Parts: sequence; structure tokens; C-alpha cells
Amino acid sequence: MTLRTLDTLGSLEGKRVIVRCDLNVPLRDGVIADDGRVRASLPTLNALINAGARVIVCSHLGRPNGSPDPQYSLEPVAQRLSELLGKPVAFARDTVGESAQHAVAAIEDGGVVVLENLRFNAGETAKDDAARKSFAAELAALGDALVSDGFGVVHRKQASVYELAQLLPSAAGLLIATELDVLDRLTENPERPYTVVLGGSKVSDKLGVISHLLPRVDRLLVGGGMLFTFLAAEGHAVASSLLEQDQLDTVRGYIADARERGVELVLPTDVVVASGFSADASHETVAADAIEQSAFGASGIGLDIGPDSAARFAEAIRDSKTVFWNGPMGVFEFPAFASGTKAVAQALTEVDGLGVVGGETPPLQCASWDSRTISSGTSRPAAVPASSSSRVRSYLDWRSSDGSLNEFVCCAEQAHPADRGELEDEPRPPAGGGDRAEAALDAEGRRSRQRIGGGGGVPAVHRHPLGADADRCGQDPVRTRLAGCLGARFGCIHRRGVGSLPREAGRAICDHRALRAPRVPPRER
Ligand SMILES: Nc1ncnc2c1ncn2[C@@H]1O[C@H](COP(=O)(O)OP(=O)(O)OP(=O)(O)O)[C@@H](O)[C@H]1O
Ligand SMILES: O=C(O)[C@H](O)COP(=O)(O)O
Repeated sequence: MTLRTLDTLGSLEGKRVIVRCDLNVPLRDGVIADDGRVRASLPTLNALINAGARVIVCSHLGRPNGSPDPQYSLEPVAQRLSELLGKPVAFARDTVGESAQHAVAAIEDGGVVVLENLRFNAGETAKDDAARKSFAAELAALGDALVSDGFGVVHRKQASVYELAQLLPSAAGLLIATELDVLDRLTENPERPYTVVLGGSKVSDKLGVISHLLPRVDRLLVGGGMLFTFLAAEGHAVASSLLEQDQLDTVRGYIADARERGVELVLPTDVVVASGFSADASHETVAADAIEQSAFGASGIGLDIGPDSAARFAEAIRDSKTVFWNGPMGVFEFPAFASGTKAVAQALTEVDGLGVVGGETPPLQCASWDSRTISSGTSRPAAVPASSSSRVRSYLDWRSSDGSLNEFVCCAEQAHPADRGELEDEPRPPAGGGDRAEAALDAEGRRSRQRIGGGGGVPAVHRHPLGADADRCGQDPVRTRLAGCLGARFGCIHRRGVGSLPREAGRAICDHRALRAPRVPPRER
């Protein structure tokens, strides 16, 4: 399968190329809290600039309601882009109106203009096909070609993503090519041993990933809130720990499947059980099959994997050549329950091979992190892009279907995959540890957050109730996924929930290049 890459567009000199980026950065008081997504867009933009194209950058930012809203303006992003590119970048005060038309008409070869937020136009996210088509036609009038490079948004059936790709010659950008390449490395002949580490709270979200990866992996390590559904499936009492009753049978099926396939399923042998769900709850470590025997009895809540388990997990990770990690091992937002997650993060930096971190709430970013405790001990660091489990699942679903990668990145010639319901997340209740941890932290007044822009605030803040999420995105609630993406910093970490402290933690790791992917030449697919 060949991905339509930039070179398929032919000579771009003097051509007006619209680049659909995902510049949905976190903003705090109008200031970009993390410019990872802007940086991630640079390779494609530079390639187009060097090719003499007239570059028209468009993106959404946050979820305005289809009309201009200054707090979601892309202007700060245009400024940052200008700094990073080291050249002037024009900014159009609308998306397809007079300002945009003038700005586009004025670009010189190799010049760049950023259009105002796509979602200031109701047509971008409209549920009505005709409305989206009509807005896409207005966008198309501005350009000669489209480059789709916003990995975090390629699954959205929105005008600039889907309809526009059908109106203009289109190709995937370098960011998408790189992200797909790393995902490919997780699925096509991964170096062995291959270990997948799953945690977090959304068992149902990750099950799809498990079912795809079980035939491929050597080891599956399960921690986080989801471990209790596994323990319960094996017949252990889990007191008041997070448990998805309705997933018990499915999980039993996976356990049996893993055994049959010879996949080493590693469940924690000890668990940190707390008296309640709060940062300062009393807690003790107990055997994983004796959770109800903790001092807290049936009201105990497992909030982290225990030290023995953390050591075993770390050993298994270090001993692997390919590691995919999605979801924290415990309620890492509370320092007392962050040890398991830290141990896994540290071990990942020591992998001599490919390490990929995924997740909407990259545990490397938690505010309670002491970044100095994590550093790369190797000269051949692990790699790492990141995606939410749902994004990975979408990709894996897609891989196993007969759909083309061009459809996956919405350079569609045929039906969009979303039409077949394959790209969106399943709905799920806005529950889970993250939300509870959020609430608890907020209640304590320990962190204040504000969600402005997609990556803004902290993870749970982005978790709109499904109806609202669907509504704002102009999509069928049944298909609406909770956000997540392969957004990238250094081509890597998705930082949805980034505040100042988390950012520092992640940065420390990136600065050590501990989690940076080795350069992978895009392959033929
Ligand atoms: N034992 C636990 N009990 C309750 N919540 C937990 C537990 N362990 C981890 N969590 C919570 O899981 C949350 C993250 O779960 P989630 O499934 O969203 O992971 P993620 O990596 O962000 O997922 P995605 O890949 O979908 O983006 C964290 O906020 C953490 O507090
Ligand atoms: O942050 C993201 O996940 C992407 O930018 C998509 O944003 P959305 O969830 O608002 O469509």
C-alpha cells in the first residue's frame, strides 16, 4: 500500500498548497503552554517552503461553536510559527473571507500564511454534508493542492479534512508519514521481545488494542485501573477498585487467548490499596490476590501497582526490543500513587530498541513528577511518538481492514473510513480515575486549570460529556471519540494534558532524547 506522499504532488513551485495541520495547542492566558504541535508541523512546512510552494496553513484550535471567538484565535500560533521557521508568517483574520483571500494572493513563492481557526466557520464541523462541502469549496478556492498533516484530526469527518481532500490533489505530510511509520513498526515485524504495557482507566478503550496486538506481542503487562478487571476475571476480589463488570467475559477471553498463543500475560502480584480516592489517603501494599484483606477491607481502592510488580514490569520492559506503553500504572496524579508509573517510564528510557508511549494523559507529564528521577541511562535511547489507545486502535482496525492508508489519512478517493464507523472511538461514560483524580485535585485547590484549546488544561478537562463532544464536533455521538492523537513533539509525545510542570517533566526526558525515535525513512506501504 503506497501512501500518497508529498512527492506525488509533483513540482510545487509557485503552487498554493493548503496544509491541514493540527495546531491545537494548549494556551494559557493567550500564551502557548506547549508548542510541540507547532514544532511537529515544521518538517512538512519547511519541505514545502524549500520546494517554493506558497504555503497556506490551516488548523482548528479548541472547540469554538462555529463562529469567531478570540480566545481560540490562531494568531499566537502564527507568531510562534514565524519564530520557529525564522521567517515572517502572515496571519489572515478570517479563514476564507476577504482577509484570507488577500493574504493568500499576497504570498510569494516559499512564503507562509496562517488562516484563522477553521472552526470559526460552522461549515467545518457541520453535521450536514452539504454545509461541509460548501465550506470545503471555499477553502479549495484558496489553494491548488492539499497536504494533510494533522494526525490528531485525520479521523474527523470535517470539511478541511475530508471534503477538501476530495476537491484538491492531496497527499499526506511528513508528520503523518512518520507517525504511520512508527505505528507500522509496532505491527509489522517488530523486533523481539515485543512488550505491550497497558494501564489507565479505560479498559474498554484498550481492549481493541489488546485484541489486535495479542497475535503479535510476546508479553502483555497490565497495570492501572484496568488491572482490576483482569484480576476479577481471574476470580480475585478487588474491593472498591475500578472494575468494568461488563468487560469481564471479554477479558477472560483475552486471558485464554494469551495463554493459547503463548503470550506472557503479566499481571501485578502486589497492589497499593488506599482508604479512599484522594492524594493523602492512607494506603498499604498487599498481594494482588488479597486486596480485600487490606486494612481497608471492602472499601479499599487499588491505586497503584506495588513495588514488586513495578520491578517485574521494569525488568520485562528493559529486556524488550520493542515496547508500546499506553496508560499509567496508577493514579499518577497523586504522588503517593505514582511509583509504578515512574518505574515503567524509567525502564522505557532504558530500552535498547523502539519504545512508544501513547495516551491522552501521557504519564510522563504528571504534575507530581520529579523529572530528575527519570533520565536516560543509555546511549541508544528508546523512541517514541504517542497516540491515544483509541487512535492506535483505529489504526490497527484500519490495518486489518482492506482500506487504504490514503483513506486512513483522509486523502480519500473512495468512501471515508468514518462512513464505515471504523475510525471513531466507541462512546464511553466520562468516568475513570482521571476524572476522579482531576476532581480531587481541583477540590484541594492544588492545581488550577483552564481548558483553552485542545491541548489545554489537563486531560480530564477535555473529556466533555459525550453529547457535548459530539455536538461540538458536528458528529454523531455514537461515533464521537474522546480526543487523542499522535500529536507530536520532536515527532513524538502527544501532550494533551500539559501544564507547566508536566511540560517540564516531558521536556527533561525529550532533552535527554530518552524517548526519541530513531529516524525512520518512510517506507513503501
Ligand atoms: N488504579 C487506578 N484506579 C483509578 N484510576 C486509575 C488507576 N490507575 C490509573 N488510573 C487513572 O487512569 C487515568 C488515565 O487513564 P486513560 O485510560 O485515560 O489513559 P490514557 O493513556 O490517557 O488513555 P488514552 O490512550 O485513551 O489516551 C489517569 O488519570 C489515572 O489517574
Ligand atoms: O487534540 C486533538 O485530539 C485534536 O486536535 C483533535 O481535536 P478535537 O478532539 O477537538 O477534534
